[in-house]
Amino acid sequence: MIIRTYAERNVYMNQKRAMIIVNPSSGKEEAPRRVVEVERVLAEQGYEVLIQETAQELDATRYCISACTEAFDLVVSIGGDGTLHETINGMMNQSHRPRLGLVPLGTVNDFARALSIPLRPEDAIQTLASSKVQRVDMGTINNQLFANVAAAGALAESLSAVTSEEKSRLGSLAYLKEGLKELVHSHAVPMTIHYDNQVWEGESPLFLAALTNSVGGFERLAPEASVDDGLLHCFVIKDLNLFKTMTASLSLLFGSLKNHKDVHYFTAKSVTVSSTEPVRTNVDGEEGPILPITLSILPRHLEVLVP
Ligand SMILES: Nc1ncnc2c1ncn2[C@@H]1O[C@H](COP(=O)(O)OP(=O)(O)OP(=O)(O)O)[C@@H](O)[C@H]1O
Repeated sequence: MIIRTYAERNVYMNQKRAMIIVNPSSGKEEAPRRVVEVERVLAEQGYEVLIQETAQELDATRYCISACTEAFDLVVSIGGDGTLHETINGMMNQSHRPRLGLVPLGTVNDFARALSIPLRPEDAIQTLASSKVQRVDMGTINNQLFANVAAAGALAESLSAVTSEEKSRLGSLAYLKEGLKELVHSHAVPMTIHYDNQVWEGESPLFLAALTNSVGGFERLAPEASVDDGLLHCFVIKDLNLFKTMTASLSLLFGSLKNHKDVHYFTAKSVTVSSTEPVRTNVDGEEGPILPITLSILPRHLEVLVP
């Protein structure tokens, strides 16, 4: 037998292969220490391990693309939601998608929260030895994937402005603080939202589509969203005054935002959002494309190792 590719070699040698994609700047620089532990756990599971350290934006995507084309069995993302977002984007349009493992070292870690992956890195690492796999939905926004949330409007812009330093210091509170601060000079923008044969038109400071129950660290924002229900859970804030009275903040904490009279809530499999103004978006906590956006759902698209 002539072996030409890694994939053929793995089949021939019956060797499982795992790629660790690690952002050394995540988690107050504790990543390098965690890599050693992850490598040991994976080796114990019989994996041949390749470690790839990111140095700049989109490195994680490039590494994950090569993990797909070289038919790796597992990709482990060590870092925050930003590294995870870049990693899953390497799986876009790939016929072979490795299983995903996760060691959350960020401040918010929405995806880990939604999947009940422990937030303590030492516990999350043990999950990599689990035989339990959860299939999860991915969202698409224009030509990229997202794992958690896509948002548009003035409030979404303010979330993009939260610095890493602020996030590390304040965690989820940094988001809430920025969001509330923004209210003072926040403005609603015209939006036209098409979803499943319906249209919503009006002015809104925030449109938000969630795939999971955890958004910005608030696990009660969309309590009914499960990771494999095949739906985008969408919220349109219709009136800013509701935030000024703090009732929305309370709703955020107690999970009743969708029932608020000034919130339009719907679920859909496909949504387009456009505006006559150049409105920015935020995707999984990172700055996203300017409107218009088209969102859709890839049901049960990725397999993730869970406890
Ligand atoms: N070696 C590196 N040094 C500095 N920045 C890096 C490095 N490698 C990748 N990055 C950048 O780090 C960012 C992702 O950081 P991280 O994974 O901690 O996500 P995060 O969104 O900041 O996490 P969280 O919000 O949960 O704290 C990306 O913008 C990426 O380009």
